[in-house]
Amino acid sequence: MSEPAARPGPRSAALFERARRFTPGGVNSPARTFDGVGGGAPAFIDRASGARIHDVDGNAYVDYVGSFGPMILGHADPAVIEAVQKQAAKGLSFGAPTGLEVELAELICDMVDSIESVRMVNSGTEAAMTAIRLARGHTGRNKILKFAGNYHGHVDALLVNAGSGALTLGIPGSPGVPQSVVDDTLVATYNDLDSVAEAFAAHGDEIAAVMVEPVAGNMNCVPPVEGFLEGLRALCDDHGALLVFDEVMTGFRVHPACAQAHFGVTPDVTALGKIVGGGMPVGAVGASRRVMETLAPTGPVYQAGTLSGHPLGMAAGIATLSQIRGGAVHAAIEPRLDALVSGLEARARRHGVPLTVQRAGAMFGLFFTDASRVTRFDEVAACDGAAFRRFFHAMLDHGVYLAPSPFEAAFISRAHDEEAIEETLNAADAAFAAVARG
Ligand SMILES: Cc1ncc(COP(=O)(O)O)c(C=O)c1O
Ligand SMILES: NCC(=O)CCC(=O)O
Repeated sequence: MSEPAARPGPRSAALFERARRFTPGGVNSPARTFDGVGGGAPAFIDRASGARIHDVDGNAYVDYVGSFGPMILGHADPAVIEAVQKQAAKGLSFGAPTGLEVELAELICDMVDSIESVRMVNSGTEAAMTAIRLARGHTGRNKILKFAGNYHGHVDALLVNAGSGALTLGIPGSPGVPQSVVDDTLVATYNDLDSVAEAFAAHGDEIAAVMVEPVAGNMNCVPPVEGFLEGLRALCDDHGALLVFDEVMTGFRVHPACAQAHFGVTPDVTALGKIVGGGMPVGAVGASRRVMETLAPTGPVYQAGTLSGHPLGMAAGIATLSQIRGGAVHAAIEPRLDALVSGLEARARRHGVPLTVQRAGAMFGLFFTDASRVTRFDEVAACDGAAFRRFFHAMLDHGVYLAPSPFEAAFISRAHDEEAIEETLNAADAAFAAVARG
């Protein structure tokens, strides 16, 4: 067999040249750019199957991006593809209700304890946007408290100290968002209850909601410290604010019943995305029936969407969640992630590279640091960015695809079998050696 082309390769490079001419930065979402890892052409993808994605130059990669989270079953899962193909043959969109929307709503309400009623939208951003409008409309208050390094999509009011691409590219607040729109946004420190208590002490009766990623996944992977989510719940209860979990990333990934089940803390409102659409553009907002009926047409808070509840998205979501529901997907993933994490730690040690791995359910993150635990944003920011960049490129060269940023969580799927893990660890051995060489 011939050696693979240099990665990404000449076809990706040519597509990138064309893309840059017609699209800002050549990408349709900044999280895909390689600007945070030294620039250059990203791999342009041709197809994906199971644990692997294949680029246009014929390179295969074991994939830990998983479309930034949705692909927990692995790419091109046969049941999901079949459901979408069958539905596509019936017509794409109707602007009138379908049984598929009912079926997915019933599945979500059945799987997630805090959700009795759900509204489908088209992305995680829309879910977050709807969640805060709902919270404001329901409480009659305006202020939203969020956390530095958390990301809730590109919602104007939440695009302050945001994680993900904004963090990777050093954009703390976005031009185009008027100051007046963020005057009601309060920013606290993730995993620091005192910072939240201070905000409540100053603005207690003005805060409509606390918006939090229950596991912070847009500043690498930072699980909540003991008592943090419980403390948020108590502060919200004491002050009449709603607790909103942004489970766009963690929903159905950290646990089959979402992070709220894993940590045993019940939010008032949940934003969903990614896995709920099985790889199609779907988001959802869920809560108690009483809170949800604040939305039009039962209530006065307006929210709408031409393509909301899209039949293809609903079909993919149903085919995905119905496989997750019994717990078998997570049960299959756990020992694989155990093997991956212990294998990575052992190889980093062998090469003398300081590494800490953090995980929650089927997501994880690598921190190039001496610290044994990373819980705060400033500790994430203090990790060795140069080491990450070297590691990222060496992994890519050895056929493993990671997100091109030290601030993105990594995602494993049911399709990551022993062979994929072995391949990843072999690549990591070479990559840690490259990091150690400096
Ligand atoms: C926690 C979280 N919330 C919201 C979003 C926004 O979702 P989307 O990109 O689908 O708009 C994302 C990811 O993008 C996310 O990780
Ligand atoms: N953690 C990053 C994301 O979840 C979103 C990716 C994107 O904005 O393209």
